[in-house]
Amino acid sequence: MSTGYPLLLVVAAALIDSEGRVLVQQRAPDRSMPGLWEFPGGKVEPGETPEHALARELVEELGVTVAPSAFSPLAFASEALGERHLLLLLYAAREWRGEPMALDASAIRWVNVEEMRTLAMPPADVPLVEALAALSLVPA
Ligand SMILES: Nc1nc2c([nH]c(=O)n2[C@H]2C[C@H](O)[C@@H](COP(=O)(O)OP(=O)(O)OP(=O)(O)O)O2)c(=O)[nH]1
Repeated sequence: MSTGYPLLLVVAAALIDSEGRVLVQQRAPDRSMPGLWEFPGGKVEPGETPEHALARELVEELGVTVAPSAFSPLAFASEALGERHLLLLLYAAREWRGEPMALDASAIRWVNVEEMRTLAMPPADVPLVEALAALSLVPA
């Protein structure tokens, strides 16, 4: 069945630190879904692989460098987003160069799963948080 809506391919990263916490960032007031907490990432541009797009987004948004080969697929979300259909691919990364900074977002935070469950996040992210919890990659 066709919805008639174009597919929006978005990649996002769960950066996991040595204590098992995950980095989340708060969407700026001038963006769609302002104030919500999300995984850093963004849209895949034409001609990019998902992994290269994600590496580019992490430089732009956090100032950190991750080798595209260092991303491990974790989970995905597929759902309506306004007049588009969002396909959101979530990857994990445990190694990066640089100290993450909020270059694009209002704020960044390192959180465990319990804290993540208390944050307001986009609807597509809610099952992704549970996928993270189920994989026991981060402490509950
Ligand atoms: N980066 C990121 N985007 C997410 C997440 N969950 C979710 O629904 N999205 C959506 C928000 C955006 O519509 C889209 C990502 O696009 P983008 O990062 O280029 O953001 P944007 O603000 O420029 O997008 P938009 O205003 O056009 O919606 O995916 C998430 O965890 N991380």
